[in-house]
Amino acid sequence: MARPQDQQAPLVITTGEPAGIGPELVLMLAAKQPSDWVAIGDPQLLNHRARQLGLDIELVCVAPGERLPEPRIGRLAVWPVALHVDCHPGRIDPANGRYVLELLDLAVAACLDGRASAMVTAPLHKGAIREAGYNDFIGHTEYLRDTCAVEEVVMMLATDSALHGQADGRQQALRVALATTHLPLKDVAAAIEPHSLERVLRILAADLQRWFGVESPRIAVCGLNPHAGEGGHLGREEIEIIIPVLERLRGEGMRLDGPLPSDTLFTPRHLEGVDAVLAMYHDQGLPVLKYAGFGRAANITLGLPLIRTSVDHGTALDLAGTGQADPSSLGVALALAADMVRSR
Ligand SMILES: NC(=O)C1=CN([C@@H]2O[C@H](COP(=O)(O)OP(=O)(O)OC[C@H]3O[C@@H](n4cnc5c(N)ncnc54)[C@H](O)[C@@H]3O)[C@@H](O)[C@H]2O)C=CC1
Ligand SMILES: NCC(=O)COP(=O)(O)O
Repeated sequence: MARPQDQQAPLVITTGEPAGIGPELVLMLAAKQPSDWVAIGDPQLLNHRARQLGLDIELVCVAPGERLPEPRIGRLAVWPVALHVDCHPGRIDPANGRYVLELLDLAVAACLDGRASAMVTAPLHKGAIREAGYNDFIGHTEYLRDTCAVEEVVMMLATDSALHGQADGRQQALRVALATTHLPLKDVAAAIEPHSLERVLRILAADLQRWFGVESPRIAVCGLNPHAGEGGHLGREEIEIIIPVLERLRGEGMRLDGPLPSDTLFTPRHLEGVDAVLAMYHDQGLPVLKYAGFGRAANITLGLPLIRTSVDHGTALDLAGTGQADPSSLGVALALAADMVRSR
């Protein structure tokens, strides 16, 4: 369906794992501020969760591409997608794994054909996706890479204060990108290989320029091993893979520090003037980012042909249905996506 000419394509939020906190975070935002964005999810689930939390929300179902209702506090526009089976907060059911992917498929299609301007994702449960039989990918990042048929994407998380300008070295202003995403630790070293490391650095530098206005990004690159390999005595990936890639890209003019020992890289003196840190793996970089700004950070997938931002947390099954989850990171992700749309 064609979008009404006088209405800008809206941002869409996929409500994610139905048993997690995603649906209620979306409802909480709609209860606080007029929403000119659309949620994608099951209307009955949203209605039920709203009642459970005592939130007075008017749900307005619209077909994708159709005109949205006037934004108003307490009103939420929904592109409806039906659950496959009933859902209980906190209890994942692999039978709804396909549902979670249907939300993403609709959001991707709408971003690519212009019915949506960008997508923001509430968390999915990676175990539930695997248990539903989807073994080719594990998270949004990998699913979006494959669905959009691009070879490489980069996961970057940024604290709120680092989103609108240069990271200035203060602990809370931090952008952390990952050279590898969701891998068992035992597979990480083998996944650090020259071709993909080079692609990751190129995407990171290009998207820092494109989306964050950093003209000549300075990127600090972590080593993989303790003390960045201690001159080869604690691992050879730095000498054989990381240093040659960095030297090649420096030869093209890229501003790259490292590889640096990651235990000291994340200190204010080393972060000064650095626009982003590239960590080699998930738990090398993200604990620092979350220490600096959990709940006030967003996740951005760089290198896609569409804009996708997300929350800095997971499905928090322990909080689902309680009303205790904090919607701030979803707010940050939404604001960032809106900024990115404006700057496009
Ligand atoms: N973007 C996404 O789709 C993401 C999905 N996940 C998935 O979420 C699932 C659970 O992952 P965990 O490692 O347990 O991380 P988690 O972030 O769901 O929970 C970790 C802790 O943080 C708390 N927490 C999380 N979000 C919160 C919020 N908004 N307000 C207040 N407290 C909050 C939880 O209650 C829990 O104590 C996994 O399947 C994981 O793969 C994790 C991160 C991102
Ligand atoms: N910890 C970040 C994370 O797991 C992001 O996952 P996803 O956005 O790829 O689903």
